[in-house]
Amino acid sequence: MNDFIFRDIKLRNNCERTPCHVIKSKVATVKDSTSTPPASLIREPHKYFDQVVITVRSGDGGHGAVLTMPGQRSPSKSQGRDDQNQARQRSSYKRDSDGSLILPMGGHGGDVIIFADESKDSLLELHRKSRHNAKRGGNVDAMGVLTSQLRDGSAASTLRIPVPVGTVVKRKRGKFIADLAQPGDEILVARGGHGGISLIEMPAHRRKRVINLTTNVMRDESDKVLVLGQPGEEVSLELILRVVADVGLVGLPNAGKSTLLAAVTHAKPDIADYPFTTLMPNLGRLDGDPSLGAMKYSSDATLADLPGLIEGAHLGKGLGRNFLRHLRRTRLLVHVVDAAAEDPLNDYKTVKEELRMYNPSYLERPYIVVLNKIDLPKASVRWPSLAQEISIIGKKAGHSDTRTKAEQLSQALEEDAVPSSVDSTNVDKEKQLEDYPRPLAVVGASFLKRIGIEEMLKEIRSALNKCQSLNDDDDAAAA
Ligand SMILES: Nc1nc2c(ncn2[C@@H]2O[C@H](COP(=O)(O)OP(=O)(O)OP(=O)(O)O)[C@@H](O)[C@H]2O)c(=O)[nH]1
Ligand SMILES: [Mg+2]
Repeated sequence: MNDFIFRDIKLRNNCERTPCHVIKSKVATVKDSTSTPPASLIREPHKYFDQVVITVRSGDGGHGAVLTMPGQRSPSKSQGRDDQNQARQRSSYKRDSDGSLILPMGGHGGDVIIFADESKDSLLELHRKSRHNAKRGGNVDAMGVLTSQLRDGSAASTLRIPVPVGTVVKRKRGKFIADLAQPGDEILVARGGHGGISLIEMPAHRRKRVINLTTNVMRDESDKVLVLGQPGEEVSLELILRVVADVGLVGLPNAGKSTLLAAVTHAKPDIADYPFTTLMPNLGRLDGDPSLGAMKYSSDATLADLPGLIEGAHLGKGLGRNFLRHLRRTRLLVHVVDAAAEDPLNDYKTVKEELRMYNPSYLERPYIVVLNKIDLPKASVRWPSLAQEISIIGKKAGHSDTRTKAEQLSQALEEDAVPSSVDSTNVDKEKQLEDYPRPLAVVGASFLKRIGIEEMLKEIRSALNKCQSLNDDDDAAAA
């Protein structure tokens, strides 16, 4: 049996970890799976695009090796060229300033990082491939060379998984890990295993201390010493997408939300005269107002066109209410009402009530109402009085209330509270719509005929600027 010493041998941890935000590693892209996606995924992508459970595994650390001391005969007594090679290799072990040998360690296993990628707009791809394994680190061979050094470097490359901006990462049925709300945000979700140490086998006459075999130094069945790398970690994660947008468009199906988005941005959403044309949120970028000059050009904003909401959505009718989570990050809501419909006032109240049932704080968020389709005779006659009626429903918006709720909302997001729990337990349940703020403005428009669009944009921008100055006040107070 061989004995080993590690006095005088300094093990260089060749893979000390840097904090996750400064990890600079070779990018290993996630390969597209060629497997056929489940039929339900193809039929009903809107049920899957914003939520997925994946399993990731970081790479195992590579194994160290049992090496012979420079100048010693190899225990295998190998002859000829092999012998010469080994002697050359052994004599090349580096020494530290105090003369200790620096031995190679097994390579680190690859880490797994999830990052927010602007080019991704849904989590559907991850349903097709739900398991992601990073590579293992290289082993140290009998000559003290890391097997992967020739090709990839000592540590295995980091596996980077792209997700849409706005993805919340949680442990499966567990705690919140990260909110990847900005492009480029990233989180290390599984750390690769450390490489195994290497040992020097000493000749019998120089044995000084027999080491205890530690967890990663073991013997196999044939009594051979193994210096194992640490295993990687395996974690199951739940990814939840919450669209990042400044303005959320809400309304009944067919009200004209997608037509609005197409009229004011470059987005090309599906538009049709049947309900639930929109199944997943569409995003569009609203340019800033050039008339305000360069300094104010920052009033550009992202608009999210959501699927239509119907009465009973909170009970699962229509598309249900799950997509309402995509309003969470918006600063402003735009209620789109079909002014030519049978009972537009009731339609408006229905949508507000469904929002309240989902999350009462949505009703405290600043909002404007757009009465659409005023090109149609029925609407053109009634919209001014309708606007008057809607504009006085509720109390005048108070910023302090809004902020309190906004804080609650961000707290809920941090803790990843499910909004329905706010809904069902909150005393607000008894509140009537009248207890919530009035709209900041009510305008008439026809998105199809491009009537009233400028006025609507003026109101949207002015509302956004108000939200912005509110945030600035907050920042100043905090500083
Ligand atoms: N006359 C008239 N028709 C309009 C106007 N705006 C939209 N429409 C029509 O109303 C229908 C529904 O428009 P969409 O934009 O798809 O409505 P939506 O609110 O996105 O509907 P969902 O996606 O089902 O929720 C389409 O046939 C549009 O052409 C308008 O200003 N005037
Ligand atoms: Mg639509």
